[in-house]
Amino acid sequence: MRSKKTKAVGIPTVDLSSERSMLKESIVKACEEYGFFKVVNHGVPWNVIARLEEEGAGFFSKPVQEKQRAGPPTPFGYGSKNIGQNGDMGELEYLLLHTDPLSVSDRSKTISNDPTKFSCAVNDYTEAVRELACEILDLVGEGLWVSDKFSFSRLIRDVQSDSLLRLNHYPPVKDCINGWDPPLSSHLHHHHHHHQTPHHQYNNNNKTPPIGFGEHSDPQILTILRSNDVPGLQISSHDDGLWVPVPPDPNQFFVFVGDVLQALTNGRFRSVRHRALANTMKGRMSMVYFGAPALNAWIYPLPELVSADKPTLYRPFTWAQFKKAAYSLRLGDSRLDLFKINHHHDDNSNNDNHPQILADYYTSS
Ligand SMILES: C=C1C[C@]23C[C@@]1(O)CC[C@H]2[C@@]12CC[C@H](O)[C@@](C)(C(=O)O1)[C@H]2[C@@H]3C(=O)O
Ligand SMILES: O=C(O)CCC(=O)C(=O)O
Ligand SMILES: [Fe+2]
Repeated sequence: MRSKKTKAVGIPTVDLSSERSMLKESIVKACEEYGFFKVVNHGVPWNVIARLEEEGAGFFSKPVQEKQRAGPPTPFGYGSKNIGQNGDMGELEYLLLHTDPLSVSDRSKTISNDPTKFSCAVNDYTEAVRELACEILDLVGEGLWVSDKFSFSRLIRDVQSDSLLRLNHYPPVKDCINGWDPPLSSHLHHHHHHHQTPHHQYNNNNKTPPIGFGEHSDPQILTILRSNDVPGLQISSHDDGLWVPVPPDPNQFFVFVGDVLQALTNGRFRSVRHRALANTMKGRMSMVYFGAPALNAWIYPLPELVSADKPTLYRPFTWAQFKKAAYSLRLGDSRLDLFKINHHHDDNSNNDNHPQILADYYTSS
C-alpha cells in the first residue's frame, strides 16, 4: 500500500452559500466520485474552532505523565501510537471522546485543569459541526430524491447518537536526505539532548514518510475534519487507488463518506479510504467529528436507492452490530464486506467476500 504513487488532482469543493439546487447536485456528485469534499462558507464561527484548537494544543503540550492520566484509551481517552485494540500503530497521539455531554464532562476531569472550559469548547464545537453534518445530509437527501429528506440527518441528531470526537496530534518529524530523522525534541526533553529510542529511528532509506494514521475508511455515516495548516492527509482515488494529497486549509472543513452512508445509499456513495502521513516539520493537529447513529438504529438501504437493477447490496444491521465487527477488525480492513449479500449463486464459490476477513471475524467473535 505504501508504494502506491500519488497524483495531483483538484479537491472537490462545495460552497455552502451557493444556490440550493446547484449545491445538492454538487454534493451528490462529490460523494459519488470521491466520497470526499471540502466545504467552504460553512458558517461555523471561528471562535468555536479556535477555542477547541487551543484546548487541544494545550493538552498535547503537557508532559507525557500528565497526558497519560487521561488514558489508556478504552476506547475513549488519551492514546499514543496504538490505534484501536488490534495492533495498529501510527506516529501520533490522540484524544478520543464520545460526544455525549455527560461523557465529555466526566472525561474532562482527567484531561484539563479547567474541565469546564475544556468541556464547553468540546460541546460547542460538536454542536456546530453536527449542525453542519446535518445540513449536508439533508442536501444529500434532497439530491438523491429521497422522499423523507431528513432520513440521514435524523440518525445523527438522535440524542442517543454514538457520534465521536477525535483530536489527533502528529508530532513534528524532521525531513533529511537519507530518510527521516527522529521527531524534533519536544519541550519534554529540554534538559540534555534527547537520545534516540528505537521507535524514533525510522531507519528508512527509501524515503517513505512515517505513517501517522494508516489507510482506512471511517465506519460511521459522515466525518467532518478540520486541521491546522500542516499537510499530511491523503485520500485514495476511487478510480485507481492512487493517493491524492489534500492541501490543509484551517479555515474550511473536509467531509468524508463513511461505511454506514455507503450502506444507506446502497453503494451509490462509497466510503473514502484515507490516511495521514507524519512527514512534517511542524506538528499537525486534526479535530475530527464522526457522525454515527444510535447503537440500536437499524441500517438498511433507503427504498429509493433499491431497484431490480440495483438490488440490496448489504443485509440490514444495527450500528452496534457493525461497530462490533469494525472494532474486531484491523484499521485497514473492509468491514462492509462482512455484510455483503451475495446475489450470484451461479458458480462454485459460496461467497465472494474476502475469505480471510470472514475467517478472522468468525474466530474472534
Ligand atoms: C483499528 C481500529 C481503530 C478504530 C477501531 C478499529 O478496530 C477499526 C476502526 C477504527 C476507527 C477509524 C475511524 C475513527 O478514528 C475510529 C474512532 C472509528 O470509529 O473507527 C477508529 C477506531 C478507534 O480508534 O478506536
Ligand atoms: O488526522 C487526519 O488528518 C486523519 C485522521 C483520521 O482519518 C481519523 O481520525 O479517522
Ligand atoms: Fe479517518
